[in-house]
Amino acid sequence: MGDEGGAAIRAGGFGDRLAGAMSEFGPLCVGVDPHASLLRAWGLEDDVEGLRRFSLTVVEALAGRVAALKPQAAFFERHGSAGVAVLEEVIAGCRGTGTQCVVDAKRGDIGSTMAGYADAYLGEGSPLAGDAVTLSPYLGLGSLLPALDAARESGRGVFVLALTSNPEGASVQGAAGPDGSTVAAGVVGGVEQWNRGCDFSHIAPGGVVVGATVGDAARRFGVPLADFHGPILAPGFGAQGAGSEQVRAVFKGALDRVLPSSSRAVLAQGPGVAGLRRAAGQACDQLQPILTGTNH
Ligand SMILES: O=c1ccn([C@@H]2O[C@H](COP(=O)(O)O)[C@@H](O)[C@H]2O)c(=O)[nH]1
Repeated sequence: MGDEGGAAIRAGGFGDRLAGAMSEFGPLCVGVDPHASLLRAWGLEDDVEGLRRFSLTVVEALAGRVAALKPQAAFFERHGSAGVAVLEEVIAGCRGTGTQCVVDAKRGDIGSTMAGYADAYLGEGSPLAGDAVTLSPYLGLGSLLPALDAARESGRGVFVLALTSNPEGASVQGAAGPDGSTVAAGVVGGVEQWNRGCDFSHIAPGGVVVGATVGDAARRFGVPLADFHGPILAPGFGAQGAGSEQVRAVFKGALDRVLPSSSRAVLAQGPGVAGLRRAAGQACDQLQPILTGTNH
């Protein structure tokens, strides 16, 4: 993907902030996924007040203690506009704590519409703008350029879906084009090309999503993770079955840029703030020896 027309981002953009947060708090992202079943397990109603209590408890417990929080937009949107207002409170709650807020909205559309999503999730002053947003490249990676450019302008970041943690993903993401390269490899290579136009010190602002559950698919599909300079969001750690050994195997050669993400496995240890902190701390302790230091 070309870099034409974009102003260079200042160092200290999203990737560098994330690198700082990972070094301060450890390499873990905790997902804020207020499933109806979790609200009930916490003794809350499945309504906006329950959603608010749940989400703000997670923020109170973990903001300023983990590298990133990742609110899952779906579970806020299912409560309508009042639920989206709670998502805005979660994003505001992360601000200024050092914890990076990744809004997991998986947006993607034709370029002209992408500009609207970019304003919402990456625009300065937007209540829905965290530090980064997840994007879907199904309409072509080039269609995401308005969001990438907005991220560069505002010092924010993106995570583009490349090789997702669900078993159904591989049938699309492992498909090969006429030159033999796979969709997943093209996404990672395209985001890397965009990163080359950005100014950064440690980690570039353009990230990708590669599930911790994908086994040897990254290698089989020729996904160039070792040459990628952005952050790699790795859902699937915890409830979807991946542990630290899977993280080590999948991301060999890129371990210093991997941000494993766990939602239900941590959230199930609520509603107490202490239980949430303990669960996040234990997950971090498992990952720390693998993800910090040299790439094995
Ligand atoms: O490939 C992907 C991309 C995103 N997700 C999201 O991450 C969390 C996972 O939750 P767990 O409870 O830890 O399984 C959820 O919000 C997904 O939408 C993903 O799982 N895989």
